[in-house]
Amino acid sequence: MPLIGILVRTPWRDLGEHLGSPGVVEALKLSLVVSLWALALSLLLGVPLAWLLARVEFKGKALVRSLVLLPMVLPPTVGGVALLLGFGRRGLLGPWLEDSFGITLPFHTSGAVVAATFVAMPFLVISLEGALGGLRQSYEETAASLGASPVRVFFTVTLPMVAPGLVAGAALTWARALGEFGATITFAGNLPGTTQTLPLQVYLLLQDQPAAATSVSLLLLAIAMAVLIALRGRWTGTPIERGAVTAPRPAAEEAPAPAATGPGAETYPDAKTDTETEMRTGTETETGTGTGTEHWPLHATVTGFNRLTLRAEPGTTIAVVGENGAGKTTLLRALLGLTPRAHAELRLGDADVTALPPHKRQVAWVPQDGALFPHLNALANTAYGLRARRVPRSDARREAQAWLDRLGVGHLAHRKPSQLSGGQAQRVALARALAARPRLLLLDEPLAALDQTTRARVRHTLRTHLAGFGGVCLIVTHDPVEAVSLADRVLVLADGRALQDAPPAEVSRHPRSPWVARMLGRNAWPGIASADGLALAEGGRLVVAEALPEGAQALAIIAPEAVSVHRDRPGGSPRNVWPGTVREITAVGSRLRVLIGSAEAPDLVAEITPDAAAELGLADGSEVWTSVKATEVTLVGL
Ligand SMILES: Nc1ncnc2c1ncn2[C@@H]1O[C@H](COP(=O)(O)OP(=O)(O)OP(=O)(O)O)[C@@H](O)[C@H]1O
Repeated sequence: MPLIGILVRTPWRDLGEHLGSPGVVEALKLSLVVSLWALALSLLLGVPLAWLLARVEFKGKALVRSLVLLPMVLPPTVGGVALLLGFGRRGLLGPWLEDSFGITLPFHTSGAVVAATFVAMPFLVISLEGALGGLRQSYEETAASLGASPVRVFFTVTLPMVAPGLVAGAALTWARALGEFGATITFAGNLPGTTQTLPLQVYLLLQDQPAAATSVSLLLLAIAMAVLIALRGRWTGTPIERGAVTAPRPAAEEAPAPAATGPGAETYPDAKTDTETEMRTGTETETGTGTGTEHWPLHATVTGFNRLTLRAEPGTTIAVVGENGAGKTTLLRALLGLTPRAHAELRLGDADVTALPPHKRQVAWVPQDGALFPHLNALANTAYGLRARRVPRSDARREAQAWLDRLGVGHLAHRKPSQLSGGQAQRVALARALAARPRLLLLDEPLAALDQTTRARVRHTLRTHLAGFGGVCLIVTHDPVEAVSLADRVLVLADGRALQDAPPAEVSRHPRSPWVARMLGRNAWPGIASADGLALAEGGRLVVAEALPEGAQALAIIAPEAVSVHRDRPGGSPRNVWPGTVREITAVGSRLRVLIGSAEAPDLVAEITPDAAAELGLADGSEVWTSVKATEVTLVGL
């Protein structure tokens, strides 16, 4: 109704005359000057304040936030009184400001700016704090791992990503400053040409020229509406998806890999073109290029939550496995220098990087979600690390394109991350990490988001490209196939310590914990060694061919293929025979895994062919007998 009231009562015929009168023009100019200064001041003070509130933990934060937001709920006239008591002639700081700097705020334009800033700045702080708080830190941490300094990270990652929140906050702040009345009139007075802004003029006009007041009100209303419409709800944190409808859909998932990922690419890095070779030698400041001629052995001693020592030759791929909470991510973050929870004495090649900040370590990190920068296309993402190391733009783009080609996603160079499939995004993230010329590569569950088929394909690509990497690569994984097929070594973590660090075949044959054995699909029964076998911790006995010294803690490992399933009690040689009940049957590839529960032994997994299962007539609840030959049991001392 008030809106309609203004529209209906606006003297449209006299509108031009009213808005063009010298007093209104002067007030409009003053309003623009005051509101723009207030915006500038708000940006200067509000951006660091929002950063502080969003990113820094300190005592009394809630109180500081309340104080910053107080002007939003305070009656502006009370704000004006408070400003007078603070900065007025007889206020706390006023005399000092006047004596020391000759600054007088009340009844000056600067006073109107201060009043507008006081009331409007909270809009900027609240909007930017929300945007910063919603920004996942993995983007900034990844940027640092690609070699970007904190200042560069701020301008190339943080700022573009919070830009919608910042713009929205700035626009609201400006609009609020433009409309400020109460604090201004109380603190700065109503002096034409000095502090009489448009809202103050509306108030004045209302007393003797109500029609002109309506015209000026309409102008302010139009400005406010224009700002709100232009923002379209951006300050709520749910910006309109631009281009979401028009964006081309990703091509049918993994496009066939171009020739570069074929056998020729396996000769990487020697397969580079002459131009690239020249370019690389041209970037003199670089030390770590990972070009095959340079090798970066790893030597790390980690203390804190993780307590272990890692040594590895260049080109080694280590799978890091362990239960949830075992310290895998903490280990990676310690190597990156990103966590106070663990400290890594880190030596890469001849360089001790322990004391260096994350962006100078040349340790590249691919977090679980890839953390591709959403505002940059695949090519610019891949070139990011090179640009951070001051490689000229055109050279960086050329090299980035070559990396994308090598990983089979060269044709997607101009897509934004939101237009890539999960598998494509993973490859781009890997290309970006490798392009940054790291000396140590850390991959956090690189294939977790992929479906089985894509996973197999990307795993193959990954293996191909890691083969030419001159540093050490650590891959955190929960997938046993990934651990066994990608890695030269498997590092098993438990409680932050290395429980086992051995080649996959060794870990698979002699797992040092029931968890690892089960992860690798083995039956693992802990117990105490006896004369001819093992007294099982869960009750029962197991006969083995090669016993351990009596009394030793041990783990019995039985491969599922070694478990025979029978309908009737088997006769003959097997020494380990138990009755049981089928609890669950699942398909694994072309075979079936049968989980059998028994009163006389721990749960046992058998792997049999579907034909055998049909012959035995197996179903959930079937009563069966299981047997394991003594020679099929491996005992691992713990
Ligand atoms: N910021 C933190 N502050 C305090 N404790 C933490 C923090 N981050 C992780 N932890 C704890 O440290 C331990 C190791 O965590 P970490 O994230 O390294 O495990 P993880 O092996 O990567 O686990 P997951 O497989 O679940 O990812 C856990 O007990 C976890 O609760």
